[in-house]
Amino acid sequence: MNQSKEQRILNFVLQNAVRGDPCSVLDTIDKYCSQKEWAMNVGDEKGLILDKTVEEANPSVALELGTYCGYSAVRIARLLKAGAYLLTVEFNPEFAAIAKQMIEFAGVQDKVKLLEGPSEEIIPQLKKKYEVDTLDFVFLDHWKDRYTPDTILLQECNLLRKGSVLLADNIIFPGAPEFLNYIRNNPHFQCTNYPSHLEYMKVVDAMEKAVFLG
Ligand SMILES: Nc1ncnc2c1ncn2CCCCCNC(=O)c1cc(-c2ccc(F)cc2)cc(O)c1O
Ligand SMILES: [Mg+2]
Repeated sequence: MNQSKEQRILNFVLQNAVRGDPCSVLDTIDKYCSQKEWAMNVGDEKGLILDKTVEEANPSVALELGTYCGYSAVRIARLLKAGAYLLTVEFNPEFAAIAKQMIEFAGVQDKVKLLEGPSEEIIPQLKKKYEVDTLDFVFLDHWKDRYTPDTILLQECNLLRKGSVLLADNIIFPGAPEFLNYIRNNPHFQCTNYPSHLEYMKVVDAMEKAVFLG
C-alpha cells in the first residue's frame, strides 16, 4: 500500500535529521514541506510567533489541539522549562502514530503527552483523568470550527486562570471568522493579532493571541 504524505515526511526526518535535536527535526520538516510536499505544519514563519508567545508565557502546563505530525509539539516542547509539559490532542490515529515517532525522534517525549481523540471529549477529562489544575498556554490548530466551542468548553471546565494565554493558528486562511468575532468581543479576553503567511506559501494568514482576564 503506498505511503501517506505524513509517512513520507516522517521518513525524510528519520533519514535526514539529527536524532535528539529538535531544531534539526523542525528544519528538516520545513525543508521537505517547502521543497517537496506542502503540509499543514505551523511552519517556520508562524513558528517564530509561536516561539515568542510560548517563551513569554513560560508555561508549566501547555495544551495543543491538533497535533498532526508533531511539528508544533516539538516546537513548543523544546522551549519548556524543566518539569513543564505539553498535552497534545490528535483526532486522527494515523497522524497520532506519526506524531508519536516524530516527538520521540526529536527527544522531547518526556515533555509531551499525546492524547488521541476528539477535543470535545478530551477537554472535560483533563482535570480528573490527566490531573491538570489549570492551563498556562493553549495552542489552537485543529478544526477551525472547533476553536470557539472548545474555548467555551475550556472556560466551563475551569481550565483557564487569570493570565492563561491562548494562541490560534489560521485566523485568515483557512480562517476562523466565528472564533475571531467571539474572542474579540469577549470582555474576558485581551486579544492581539499577529499578521503572517500560510505555512510555506505567500498566502496571507495570521495568528491571534487571547489572554484570559479571569
Ligand atoms: N482533537 C481534535 N479534535 C477535533 N479535531 C481534530 C483534533 N485533532 C485534529 N483534528 C482535526 C483537525 C485537522 C487539521 C486541522 N488543521 C487544518 O485544517 C489546517 C488547514 C490548513 C490548510 C491551508 C490551506 C489549504 F489549502 C488547506 C488547508 C492550514 C493549517 O495550518 C491548518 O491547521
Ligand atoms: Mg494550522
